[in-house]
Amino acid sequence: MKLTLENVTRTYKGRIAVDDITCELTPGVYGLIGPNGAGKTTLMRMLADVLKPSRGGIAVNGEDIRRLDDRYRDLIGYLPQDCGFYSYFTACRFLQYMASLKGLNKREADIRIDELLQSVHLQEQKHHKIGKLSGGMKRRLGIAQALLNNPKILILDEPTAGLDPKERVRFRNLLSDISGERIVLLSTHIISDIEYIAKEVLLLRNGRLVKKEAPETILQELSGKVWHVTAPASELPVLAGRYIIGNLQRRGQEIEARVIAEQTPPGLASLQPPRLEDIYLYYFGDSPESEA
Ligand SMILES: Nc1ncnc2c1ncn2[C@@H]1O[C@H](COP(=O)(O)OP(=O)(O)OP(=O)(O)O)[C@@H](O)[C@H]1O
Repeated sequence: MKLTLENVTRTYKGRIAVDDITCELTPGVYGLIGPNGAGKTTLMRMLADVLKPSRGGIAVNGEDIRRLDDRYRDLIGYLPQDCGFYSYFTACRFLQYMASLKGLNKREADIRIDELLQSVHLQEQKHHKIGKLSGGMKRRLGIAQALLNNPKILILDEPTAGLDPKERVRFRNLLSDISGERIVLLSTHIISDIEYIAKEVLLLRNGRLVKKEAPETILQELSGKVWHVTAPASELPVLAGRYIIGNLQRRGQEIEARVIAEQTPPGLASLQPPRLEDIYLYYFGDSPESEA
């Protein structure tokens, strides 16, 4: 299966939100990263066919998704950023309702719902009202909903927002298990969500796709540029003025910092193996959220 984006562009009242994206996605996990307002949600909504591109098109195996229509919807699972649940439904009733919208018959839906509630660790909440679930539980219910029709293309907009570290690990494992022959595109602000599972990382800035590479390839770019620096605290303004500074800790009169620099920075500097978090810093000049 191949999902092709050709010159995909979306404007809102003349302002560009997604800018001329052309790329190809094949089975595997893709991590979509970018600062707030970069266009991630807009891009995902177009891929989920709930928003029309202003220009350009999206095709599956060469056929435009607009022409595929319902056949495309059968192929996709989508977790929106904001799920808009019916709070008076129970978790089970909600999934039954979504399953009927997706055309599953009652028998196959009931089996699938039990499997999925187990996968997202919500069996105990099966008959709880959604309004009474925690934010993380609702997110997990949203993930289950996206998987109901066993989709070949899975689009997940910040699936791990609000999940605690244990659930985040479970989610990563679930994704590794199910990714197989599917195209999975997930957006996140938490780099560790995709560090070990992404086949490729897509970096989005101001609506433009600035990078689409395997994590190892992106990391190579930073090889020899990431440093651990210990320096007098008084040097900090100079360091911050000249280099990109990541994690920073004060230790009495000294600072310890992760620094991205082409040449050896001043102070006591030792080279470090680059991590994906450094990439975020390098491209967006800011630290990503760290795992809660
Ligand atoms: N419905 C809308 N009407 C007008 N402008 C919009 C609309 N939706 C998004 N935008 C604008 O489009 C741009 C991209 O927004 P989008 O929500 O796609 O970014 P994002 O990368 O998902 O951000 P975040 O990380 O904050 O979720 C932003 O400038 C945003 O203000």
